[in-house]
Amino acid sequence: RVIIRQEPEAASKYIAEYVVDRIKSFAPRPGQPFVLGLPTGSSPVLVYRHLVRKHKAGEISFKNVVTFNMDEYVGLPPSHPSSYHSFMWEHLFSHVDISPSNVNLLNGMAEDLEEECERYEAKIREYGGIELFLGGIGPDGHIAFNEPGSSLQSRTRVKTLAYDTVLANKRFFGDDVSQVPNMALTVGVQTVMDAREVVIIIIGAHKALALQKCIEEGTNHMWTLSSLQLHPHPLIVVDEDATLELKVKTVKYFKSIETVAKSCGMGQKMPK
Ligand SMILES: N[C@@H]1[C@@H](O)[C@H](O)[C@@H](COP(=O)(O)O)O[C@@H]1O
Repeated sequence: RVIIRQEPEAASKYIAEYVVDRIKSFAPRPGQPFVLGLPTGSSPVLVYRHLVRKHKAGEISFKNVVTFNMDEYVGLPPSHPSSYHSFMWEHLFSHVDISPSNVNLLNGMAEDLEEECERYEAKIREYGGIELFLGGIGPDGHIAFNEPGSSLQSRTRVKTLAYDTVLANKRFFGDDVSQVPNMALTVGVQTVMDAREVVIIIIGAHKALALQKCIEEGTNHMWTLSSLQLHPHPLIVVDEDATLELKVKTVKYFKSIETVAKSCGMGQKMPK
């Protein structure tokens, strides 16, 4: 499914409502938490803002939610302002009632990085897998840090960043390319694909080619998000700008799914 909204704000609100709805209907409790995969980047910032707002309005509790973040830079201490640890606490965790012991992030400072990746995968398995993986994409179609050419069966591992990604992320490092780490720890494509549901946010014209490659063309390791074509429950939520490279026919089709579902009174439970 692809949900199209005119503005990033409405797309983000849709996702926040969707996530809240999923957590509530799961009815998590101690011993049976809702396991949520989370991304960083500018795209999910508004989603987090909505989630925080909903938490403050008493609509959602994160007490029985366990989170696993997608990735982290190698060599940045958690306290570094550009680390994904800092990002997550700044935008979400500090503002909701999540228990710090339920927050999982890869440690890019681990002495043995491979062991750290294995530990992460094992911990996800211990929780019985991820219920819903929320993600964004890079302009080159990467999911987490699974750069073009990544195995579609990859698992959590050390990854060298593509030059495009280093350039795209220099804005978080004072626009200084030399400050961007060139390696990261990332969940694999298969780690994301193992989640029972995957929800992706794509915002902006600079992501339009990636969206087109990922949904209108074949499954291809050069556009790793295209692996979602093989997932049973994928949902991609985009703004109009991100649809610029899609065929009119594709856009109309996905819009019609939502219209038909509404007219049948199915709300979010739309036909696949
Ligand atoms: N590893 C992250 C990805 O998980 C994220 O999807 C991407 C897009 O970020 P933005 O939303 O800022 O474009 O940035 C990084 O590369």
